[in-house]
Amino acid sequence: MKLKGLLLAGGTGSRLRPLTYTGAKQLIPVANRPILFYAVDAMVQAGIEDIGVITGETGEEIRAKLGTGEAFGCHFTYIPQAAPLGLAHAVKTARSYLGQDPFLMFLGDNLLRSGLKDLVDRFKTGQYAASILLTEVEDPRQFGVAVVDQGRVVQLVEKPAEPPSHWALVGAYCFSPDIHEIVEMLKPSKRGEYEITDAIQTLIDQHKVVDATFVQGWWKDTGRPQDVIEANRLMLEDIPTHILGHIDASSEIVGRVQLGRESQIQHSTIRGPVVIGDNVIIRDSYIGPYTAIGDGVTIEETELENTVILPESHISHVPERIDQSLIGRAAVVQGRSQRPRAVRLVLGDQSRVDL
Ligand SMILES: Cc1cn([C@H]2C[C@H](O)[C@@H](COP(=O)(O)OP(=O)(O)O[C@H]3O[C@H](CO)[C@@H](O)[C@H](O)[C@H]3O)O2)c(=O)[nH]c1=O
Repeated sequence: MKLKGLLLAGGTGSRLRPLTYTGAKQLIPVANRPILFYAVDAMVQAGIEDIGVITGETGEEIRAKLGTGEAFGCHFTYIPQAAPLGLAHAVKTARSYLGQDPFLMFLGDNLLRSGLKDLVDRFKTGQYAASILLTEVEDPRQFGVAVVDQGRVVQLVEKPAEPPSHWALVGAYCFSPDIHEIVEMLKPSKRGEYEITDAIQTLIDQHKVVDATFVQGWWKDTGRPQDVIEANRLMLEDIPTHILGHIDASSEIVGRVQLGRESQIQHSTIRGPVVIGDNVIIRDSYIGPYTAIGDGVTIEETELENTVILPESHISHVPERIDQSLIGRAAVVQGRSQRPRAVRLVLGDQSRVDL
């Protein structure tokens, strides 16, 4: 059995504003690589060769980054969705691309340590109408929630106020073509979206078999800034050391560090795991664990850790240590050594500063 892929890269990304005013949320980097690239890798590793990519307002940017698929070992077909009306609406939009083939749908802002191969292999060996991936979470109210009985899914609810279990739906689903007929008849939910969770519940109501696979290792939905910082931390746990740039004699490198081309470390301490892109300058600074610094960034007389910095930003003379922060593209954060030490800010809408 050969599955097609459906990768969801549309939506609005409202919980990641202001970063997502200028770019797609699925392209925010984790360990200096767009989140969406890890999703494609996971699909390809699970044996998927043809992937339909659902795009929204940021379609052009997504297409420019992903290309034809050749670089990933697959082939992309771009499918624009007129408005982000829900995951089931995305399936409906992809109807003619998917045809009568079974398919793996994956949400482009989800990261999974153990990949998608187990889910796909299990789906291929059984006679299932659908197969979903689940993980136990403390507070399941912001997810789809499943009740499982003897390996079969018996109930599914989207973002319930009173969850019937702790099993949350991870954004990965295998479907037989049975799903299309249901998606056609689906009514919007209370939040006004066509929910894939409701479509799968309809399969259950029709006595079709919905199988569950459980996540091994960590899973992250990167919908909120703190999720991106946490995903970055998890991803950096695995990086090997790789130094291409230049480190001067008065600098100290401890632990696993990656340093890109033409980058320079001067009179600084870098304590890994840390990943630093190309053309970065770090001077008289301390860069602590779980930090990812994008291409073209400059950091001077500043201490930071557990932080994600997007390309082309400039950070200098910040008096306090920057911690647990997410700094957008081409941002400027500048401290002042002379008095008066007033704080001057030019911040985008919905920015957040904790002093
Ligand atoms: C609504 C919609 C979303 N998308 C994309 C944007 C995101 O990359 C991805 C997920 O969209 P979100 O709106 O963030 O979905 P979210 O509220 O997190 O909930 C979904 O994902 C959760 C797991 O992350 C599941 O537990 C929920 O059952 C499922 O509904 O799909 C589209 O491409 N088109 C759409 O119409």
